[in-house]
Amino acid sequence: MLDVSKLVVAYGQSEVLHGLDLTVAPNEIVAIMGRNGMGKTTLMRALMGIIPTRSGAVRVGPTDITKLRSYERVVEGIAYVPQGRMIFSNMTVQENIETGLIARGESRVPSDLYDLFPVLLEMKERRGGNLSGGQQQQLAIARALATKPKVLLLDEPTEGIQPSIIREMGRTLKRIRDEKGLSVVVSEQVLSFALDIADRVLVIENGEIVHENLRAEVDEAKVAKFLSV
Ligand SMILES: Nc1ncnc2c1ncn2[C@@H]1O[C@H](COP(=O)(O)OP(=O)(O)OP(=O)(O)O)[C@@H](O)[C@H]1O
Repeated sequence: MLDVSKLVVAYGQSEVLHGLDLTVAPNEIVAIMGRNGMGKTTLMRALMGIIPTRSGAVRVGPTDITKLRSYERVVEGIAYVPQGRMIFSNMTVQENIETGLIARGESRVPSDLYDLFPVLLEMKERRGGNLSGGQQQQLAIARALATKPKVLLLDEPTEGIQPSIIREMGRTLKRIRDEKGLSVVVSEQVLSFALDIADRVLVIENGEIVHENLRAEVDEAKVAKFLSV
């Protein structure tokens, strides 16, 4: 569903991704693990068209999105939950979700979104800024899902979130994968979370995938070593 081929991304003279290849199937969760500064956020931002691609190609299904602008990529079925969530603090929960509907030309929040995140239904009139970190993360995921994506990108979703909410988020992401058949790419530094949700675990180091394993075959000690400073 998501097919990234020889992706090169640079900030001015400084090349961060050096020809990265990545394929994610429908109904698959891939965790990209790596220490700070290894290129996870750069990959996500490049896939969303927020920063330009120097060379290489990105496809969603059969569609080449490499040259598309961010909003056009959303229409083609790629959605993004940025690091730090970036919800709109002064807008209500419902209004935040509605911003995701615009891409599809719809105006009503589908009820299955609130089924996935019942707490958001309870709080739909509350301002986003008044939600807890975990609730804001759920809101950011709901807003992304409102665009009806085929591919969902999440950048370090567990950052600053308490363990019980992290476990709940893991359950929800697996449910989203299974019920909606999504391809999910999640960048992570927390190995336990990655092992909980991922079908495949990749390690990125200095802008390159240096290690890859199916979940069942992951050598935890080896991955942990990549993550330790
Ligand atoms: N706007 C920018 N201009 C120049 N260099 C940048 C910019 N943003 C990131 N970088 C550099 O690109 C490299 C990759 O950063 P990136 O944010 O993608 O890493 P990351 O793996 O997401 O790390 P983190 O977990 O800290 O978010 C780093 O060396 C970083 O300093």
